[in-house]
Amino acid sequence: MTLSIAFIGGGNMARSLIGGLASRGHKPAALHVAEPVDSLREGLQSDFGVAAYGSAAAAADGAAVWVLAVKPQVMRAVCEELAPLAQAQHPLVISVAAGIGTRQLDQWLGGGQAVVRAMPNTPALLGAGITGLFANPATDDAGRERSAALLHAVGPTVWIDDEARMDAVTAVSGSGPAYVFLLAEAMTAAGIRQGLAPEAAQALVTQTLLGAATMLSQLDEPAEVLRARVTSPGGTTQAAIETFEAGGFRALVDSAIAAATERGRQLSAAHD
Ligand SMILES: NC(=O)C1=CN([C@@H]2O[C@H](COP(=O)(O)OP(=O)(O)OC[C@H]3O[C@@H](n4cnc5c(N)ncnc54)[C@H](O)[C@@H]3O)[C@@H](O)[C@H]2O)C=CC1
Ligand SMILES: O=C(O)[C@@H]1CCC=N1
Repeated sequence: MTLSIAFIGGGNMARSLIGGLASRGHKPAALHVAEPVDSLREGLQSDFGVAAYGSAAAAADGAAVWVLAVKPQVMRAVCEELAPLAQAQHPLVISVAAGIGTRQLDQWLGGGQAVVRAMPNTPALLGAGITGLFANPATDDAGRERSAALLHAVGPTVWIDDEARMDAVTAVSGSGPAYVFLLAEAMTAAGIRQGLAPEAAQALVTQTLLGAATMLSQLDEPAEVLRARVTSPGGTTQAAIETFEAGGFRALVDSAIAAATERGRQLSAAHD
């Protein structure tokens, strides 16, 4: 029997997960979505054949798994609305919201719930995401396996044992694609400044990032070794790397990820 899954919130992240599940043969009829925006609801229905509802309770009723995919700001209201149903049906609850802990989610849902916190990222849209997962003590092995299998539809998963570390996961891989896009923007602008046509600069940058990421993932060698291989002594790469190092590139990346981790902590505290 296909697992029935209800998505609460039918925005970007839910769409990525639904697309991943549909492409892996999950029956669309077993996927329910609650989404208040008419055009998004219609898009989900026509693109994937899922059952879409305007109300959270209508989508969630009877589903074995609830995926909470609304913005953190509305999560409390959504959970409190669903609490009576959660108490009656005890689904496995998976939240993808940044900065909201399993303790808070469980409390808002009335207590005693199996709650898994998942932090995917936007490459999930293309099946190239990665997700950090944390399960509360009420989640049994079957719930853990179900959660990992669901998120596996959009890329590999990594279990995190200490929930406090989920803020670091968010800072590294949740927000991480934006750092790579920033690098792409900066490299493209720099290439244009050195006289390249914009289309040429963009093509060169895009394929370079893809090629480098492919090397990182397919060759069993650390980034440091791969970097050394590009860097001829006294050559062009060395000139660039020395400029990055002199400008404090590593310390800047460290501060940026520390700031994102701290923002995650503040978001959690704000919802306490
Ligand atoms: N965008 C990203 O890179 C990542 C986002 N996340 C998390 O995923 C969650 C969703 O983010 P996105 O999909 O990017 O946002 P989004 O804004 O695209 O989707 C949220 C959807 O929830 C709907 N919604 C609002 N109130 C609702 C209600 N009462 N019942 C049902 N649906 C309701 C909205 O209409 C919207 O379509 C957030 O909590 C975010 O922290 C997690 C990892 C990465
Ligand atoms: O920026 C954010 O808060 C969300 C969480 C990870 C990616 N986007």
